[in-house]
Amino acid sequence: MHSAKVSRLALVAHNTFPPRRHVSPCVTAVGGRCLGHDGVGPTRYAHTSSAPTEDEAVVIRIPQHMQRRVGHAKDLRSKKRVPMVRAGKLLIQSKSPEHNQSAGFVFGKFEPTVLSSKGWKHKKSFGDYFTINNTKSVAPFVTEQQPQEERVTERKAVEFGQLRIHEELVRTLSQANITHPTTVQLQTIPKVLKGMNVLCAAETGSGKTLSYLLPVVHKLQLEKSSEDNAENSRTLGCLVVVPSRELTEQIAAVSRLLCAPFGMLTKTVGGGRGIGPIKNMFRTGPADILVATPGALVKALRRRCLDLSALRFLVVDEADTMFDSSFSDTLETILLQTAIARAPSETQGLGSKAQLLVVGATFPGGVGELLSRVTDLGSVVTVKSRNLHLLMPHVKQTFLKVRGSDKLLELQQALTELRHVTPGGGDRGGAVVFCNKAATVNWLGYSLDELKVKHLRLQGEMPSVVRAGVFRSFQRGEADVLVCTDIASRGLDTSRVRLVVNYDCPESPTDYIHRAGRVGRAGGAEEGQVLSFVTHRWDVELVQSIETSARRRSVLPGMKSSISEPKAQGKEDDEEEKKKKEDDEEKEEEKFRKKKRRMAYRRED
Ligand SMILES: Nc1ncnc2c1ncn2[C@@H]1O[C@H](COP(=O)(O)OP(=O)(O)OP(=O)(O)O)[C@@H](O)[C@H]1O
Repeated sequence: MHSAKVSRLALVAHNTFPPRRHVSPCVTAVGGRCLGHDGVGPTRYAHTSSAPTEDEAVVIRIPQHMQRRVGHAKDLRSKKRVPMVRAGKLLIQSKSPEHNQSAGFVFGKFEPTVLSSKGWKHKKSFGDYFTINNTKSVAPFVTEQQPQEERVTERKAVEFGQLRIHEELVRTLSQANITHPTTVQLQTIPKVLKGMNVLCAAETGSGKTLSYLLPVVHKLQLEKSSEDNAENSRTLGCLVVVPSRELTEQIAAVSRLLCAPFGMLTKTVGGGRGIGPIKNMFRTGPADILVATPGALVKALRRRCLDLSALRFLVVDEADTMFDSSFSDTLETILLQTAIARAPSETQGLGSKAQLLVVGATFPGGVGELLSRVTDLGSVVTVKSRNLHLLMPHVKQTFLKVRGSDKLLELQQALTELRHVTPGGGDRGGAVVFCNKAATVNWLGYSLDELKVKHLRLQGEMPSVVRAGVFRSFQRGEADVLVCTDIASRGLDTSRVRLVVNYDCPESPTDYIHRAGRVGRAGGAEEGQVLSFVTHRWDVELVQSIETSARRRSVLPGMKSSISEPKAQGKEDDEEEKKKKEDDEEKEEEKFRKKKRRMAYRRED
């Protein structure tokens, strides 16, 4: 069979190209495709029985294994990729259907990831889009109301009453319709009650505030009611440090609710209004719980308005912002004025020290280094949620490649659609529109005014008098749209929000996680969604990493949720220092390169 085939081939070749006296031995045609040159490949096996005469056909024999190899390569090329769509729900829905991916499809470890956003750096990709569909209807950190098919365990959900916290606290929570702890609360509350230093890393909106406030209030009221302390005047028991004034008000509101049954006092102190109001606040005496921004707190400490020596709890919330370079020096000043316990036993009895609780959805590098100066890192237990740094499976996330000039129109359409989803009465739900700069917030605000879209604006460059109360007005529903910068992306509870729009693409996966986390929160509006506009070529890398994480169900790149060990002493210290310096230099270089690339793109645009 094989010889016949080869002979036929040779005959065809013979008929098509009549034999010449000097047939070049180095080129052999099979099916019109060149196979080899210079004696390598098929020509090495070429066999001519004798020097061809004019009447003889040139017979070239090709070994079977070589034919099989050629056939296999052809097959591979022509074979279509394994279909990514199977029966059931789609995880990725793309403008090009061949990029769709089913929720049940899994990529092999070494298989390249197919991306809808692959060609998004090209001008022709404007108008392209893809959606990461929600595969769960309820947030995974909510322990009750999980549909039967999405349940991880068949065990009955634990109630707050089973966590050994004061029954008044359980009652207060149930009045607010909060009966079952979320997964992070289940893990964190017992550890704080035991007196441990805790680093709590859990998804946005998973109820981290209650996970530290509940055990703190429980323990403070126990101490207050004990006979030893009955005669004592009020002392500051817990200090919560957060990055923004809006957040101080929000956390203080929850704290006041929990403290009310025990007659405990919560106060806030924020910056932006000079030293006068800060002094006035402390003149009226200490609080049991103080929620403060770091800048205002350091001012108060310098003027000896408060004393941290008797502190029982120090909470650092929104750790990624608090430990980054903009706040880390101020935070260090605060930490160094506090005596932090190095073991649970040090939190009890006379001369007891403060428990340290560090809370966040993401952690920057350097947390361990700073903490190692005030406590033994070995004493810090880490609570990490299962879905940390994964894209939220209960929130639909759409990416749209759109020209800068079309973004306003797209935004208007998205806001109109949101209004139509819940026609008639009830809370329509809100939308948060994120911009990267304060100037864009202002410009977009004026444009929305022209389009008669009622909205509120929040950005860091606003005068504090104007800024005060903006977020509360939005929470109360005075407007359905909040146009803001990233200052609203950290910690603010936006339970009524149904839509997050990234008008400007976020600059890092961390920013994306925090912005997207304004929807799909515990006890919040159902069916939240995120819409991101992708305009610039430098945005595409982030989009591709998000798409890869979604398709592979892997964590987003560059996210940290643990603290590194304290630095070694002596020589090792020097070596580590050197390595760190090198790493830092490398990072700086990379940053510089990125900036250059971005500038280049800008010029090209
Ligand atoms: N166990 C619970 N059951 C129902 N709702 C809850 C529960 N715990 C907290 N919540 C609600 O969930 C919302 C989000 O809580 P919280 O602001 O503490 O989240 P977070 O994890 O701190 O979010 P972020 O990372 O954005 O700071 C709040 O409205 C809160 O009232």
